[in-house]
Amino acid sequence: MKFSQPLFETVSGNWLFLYRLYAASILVCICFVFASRVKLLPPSENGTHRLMWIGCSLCELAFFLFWIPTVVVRWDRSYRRTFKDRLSERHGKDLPAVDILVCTADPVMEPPSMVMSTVLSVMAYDYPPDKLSVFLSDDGCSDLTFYAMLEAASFSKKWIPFCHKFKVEPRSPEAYFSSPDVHIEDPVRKNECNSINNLYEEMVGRVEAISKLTRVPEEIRKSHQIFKEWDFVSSRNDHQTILQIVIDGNGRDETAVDDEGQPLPSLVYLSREKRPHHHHQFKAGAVNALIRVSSRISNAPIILNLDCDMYSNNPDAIREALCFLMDEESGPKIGFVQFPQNFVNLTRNDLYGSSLSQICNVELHGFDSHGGPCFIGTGCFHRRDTLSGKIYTMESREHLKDHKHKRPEESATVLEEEAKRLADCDFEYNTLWGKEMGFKYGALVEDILTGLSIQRRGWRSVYHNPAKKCFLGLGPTTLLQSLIQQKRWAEGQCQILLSRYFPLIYGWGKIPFLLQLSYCIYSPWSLQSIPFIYYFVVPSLCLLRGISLFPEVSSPWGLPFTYIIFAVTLHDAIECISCGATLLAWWNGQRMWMFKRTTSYLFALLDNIWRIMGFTNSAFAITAKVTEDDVSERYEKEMIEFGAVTPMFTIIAAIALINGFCLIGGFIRLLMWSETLPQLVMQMISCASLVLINLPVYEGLFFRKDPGRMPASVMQASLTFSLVACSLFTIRLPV
Ligand SMILES: O=c1ccn([C@@H]2O[C@H](COP(=O)(O)OP(=O)(O)O[C@H]3O[C@H](CO)[C@@H](O)[C@H](O)[C@H]3O)[C@@H](O)[C@H]2O)c(=O)[nH]1
Ligand SMILES: [Mn+2]
Repeated sequence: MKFSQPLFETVSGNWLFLYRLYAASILVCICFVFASRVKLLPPSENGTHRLMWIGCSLCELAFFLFWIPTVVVRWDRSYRRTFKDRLSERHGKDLPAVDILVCTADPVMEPPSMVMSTVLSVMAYDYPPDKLSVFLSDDGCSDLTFYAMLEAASFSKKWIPFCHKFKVEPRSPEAYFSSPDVHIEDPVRKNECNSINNLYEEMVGRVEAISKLTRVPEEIRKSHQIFKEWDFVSSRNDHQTILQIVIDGNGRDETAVDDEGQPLPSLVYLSREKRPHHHHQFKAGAVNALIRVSSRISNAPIILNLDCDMYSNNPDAIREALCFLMDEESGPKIGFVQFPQNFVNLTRNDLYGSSLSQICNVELHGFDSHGGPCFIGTGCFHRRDTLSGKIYTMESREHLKDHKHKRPEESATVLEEEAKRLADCDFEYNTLWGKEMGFKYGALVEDILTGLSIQRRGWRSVYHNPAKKCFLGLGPTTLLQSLIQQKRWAEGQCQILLSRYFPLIYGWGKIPFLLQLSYCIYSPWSLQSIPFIYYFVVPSLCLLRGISLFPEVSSPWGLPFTYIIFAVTLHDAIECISCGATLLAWWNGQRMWMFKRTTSYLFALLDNIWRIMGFTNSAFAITAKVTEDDVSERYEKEMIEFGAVTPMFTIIAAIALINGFCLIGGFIRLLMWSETLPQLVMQMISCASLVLINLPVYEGLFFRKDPGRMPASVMQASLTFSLVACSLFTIRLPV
C-alpha cells in the first residue's frame, strides 16, 4: 500500500508501574486512615473533640474523592511524535488552508504592540502564504489596536521575507529582537537584521506614542476611511460592527505582496457589535463572531485559536498539527490538536506557580491516553467542522486532502459588507450558536465546555507536546492577578459541575468513562476550598486546647497518616522536578496551591452560590499582560506582591497568623504538659509546615517596607480576626 506509514506515532509513558504501585499503596493506607477515624472516634461526652474529629474525617473523605481523578489521569499517558518529512513527501505544497483566530480585549491590559507581534509571528509561518489568513477580534474596540494592525501589515512586507530568507526564529519580532544572543556571522544577514530591527523599533515607537494619546491623531485618520467608524462608537460596550480586510492577501489582490513579490497572508480586523442589552459572552462570543466572519472571507477547513499574547515560537507548528489531522488512518476522527500553554515571563523559581507544568506535562498526556485532551482555549487547531456542530460518524468521515476548499471570488468590499452582518448582535438570535455551534456559552471556562461537547459528538482529540515549544504566552505577574485568574477558572469549572454539562452526566455513554473521570480532576476545584480551609485552621487551633485530632504518631494507627503525607509530598516534588522545575519552584508551587484553595476557590464557590441565588452574573476578568516597572522589578527578584487591599489577602494573612499563634501556643502548652506530646506531634508538624510555607506572608506583614508589603488595613483586619479566633477557641468550649 502506498500510504502504509502513518504520519505520527503514539508511545506510552515510562515508569508507569512505579506510579501504579505508589497509588495502590496510598489507597491501602487511605483504607487504614478511614478505619482509624472510626475506631478512635472520641466518645460522645467529648462534644467538641468529637465534632472536630468528625470534621477531619469528612475532609479526608473529600480529599479521597478529589484524589481519584488525579490517579486516573496519571494511570496511563500517551506521548506523540510526528513525521513531518512524510507529510511533505506525500502532500508537498498541496496543504489545506488555515484560518488563525486571535482575540484581544483591552488595549491597556493587552498592549497593541504585543498583539502586533503575535499577529506577525503567525503571518510568518513556514506555510504557503496563499493558504494563511489571520483574523483579529478586538473586544476593546480600539482604534489604536486597528492602527497597530495597519502598521503590522506594512511591516509584514519586510518581516516575512526576512524570516523566510534567513530561517529566523522565533517569528515574533518582539521576541526575536529582545533575545540578547543573536550572534550573526553573515554580514549580509547582520545588515538586514539591523535595518529591520530599526524599522521595528520605529514602528513600536509610533504605536506606543499613539497609545499614550487616547485617540489616533487626525492626519492618520484622514488616510484611512475606516477610522470614521470610531466616530459612531459610544463605548467599547456599545457600538456597531467594525470590520476591515487589512490585507486582501492569499494572491487575491496583486498589490498585496511582500518586498520579494510573494503573496501575503490575509489579515482581517474585526470588532463585533456590542450593545448594553445584549450579553456578549466574553471570549466565546468573540470567537464565534470570528468563526462566522472567517467562514465568509476564507472558509479554511482548519482553524487555529490563539490568545493575543500567545505568539508562535515554532514556524512548523501548522505542519506538526497536520501530521495528525491529515493522517490517512486516524486523521478523519481527530477533531482538534491541542498544544500546551507555555510562558515566557516566568521567574526562575516560578514564584506564582503559573507554569501549569504538571497540567501540561503530566495530566494532559493522561487525558490523551483516555481519548483526548480537553481544549484549553489557546494553541489549538480545530477542524472547522467540529465548530459548526458536525457529528463525527463513519459515514461522514472526510479526509482533509479531499476537502474542496473554494475561496470566494467577490471583491474585498463585498465580502466586508456581507461578513459584517455575521458579527452583529442579532445574528445569533434563534440560532444554535453558543449551543450546538461554535464555542459554547454559559461557563467562564468556555474552552473546557467546548472541547467536551466536541468529544461528545464523537470526535477525538490529540495532545501534542513537542520538545520545541510551539506557542509562548504571558502568565500573571502579581499574586492578585494570579489568584483572580485561578478564581475565574475555578468559577467556570464550578458552573460546569452544577450544570447538565457535568462530565460524568453529559459525557455518559458518549465519551470513554476514564475520560469522563479525567475531566473531574478540575471540576471540583471550588469545592476543595472548604475542606482545605478546615484542615489548615482547625487542627492548629486545637493545639491551643490540647485537642488531638490524629492518632499518636508512634502507634500503628499513626503510620498510614505519616506514610500518605510523606509519599504524596515526595511524589509531587519528584513529578514537579521531572517537569523541569527547581526545588524552590516546587516549594513556591505548594504555597500557591494553598493560597488558591483558601482564596480563589472559596470566592469562586461563593460567587457561584450568589449567581444561583440570582444576585450576580459572572464576569471574565482579563489577565493583564503589562506591569508597572517597580512591580515587575520585585517580580524579577521573586518578592511576592501583596500590595493590594483585597479580602483575598486578608484571608491569606489570617490563616498564616492563626498558624503562627497556634504554633507558639502549642509549644507553651507542651512545655507545661509534656506528656500530651505524642498525641499532638502530627498537629505540631502540620502547623509548623504551614508556618514555614507562610514565611513570606509574615515578612510581607511585618518586615517589608517596599510598596509590595501587605497594606496596613489588611494587616489590622487579619490580626484582629486571628486573635479573636485564637482567643475564642482557647477561652471556652469545655472539652
Ligand atoms: O471578553 C473577552 C475576554 C477575553 N478575551 C480574550 O480571551 C483571551 C484570554 O484571556 P486572558 O485574560 O489572557 O485569560 P487567561 O486566564 O490567560 O486564559 C485562559 O483561560 C481562558 C478561560 O478562562 C481561556 O479562554 C484562554 O484561552 C486561556 O488561555 C485573551 O486573548 C483575551 O483578549 C476576549 O476576547 N473577550
Ligand atoms: Mn492569558
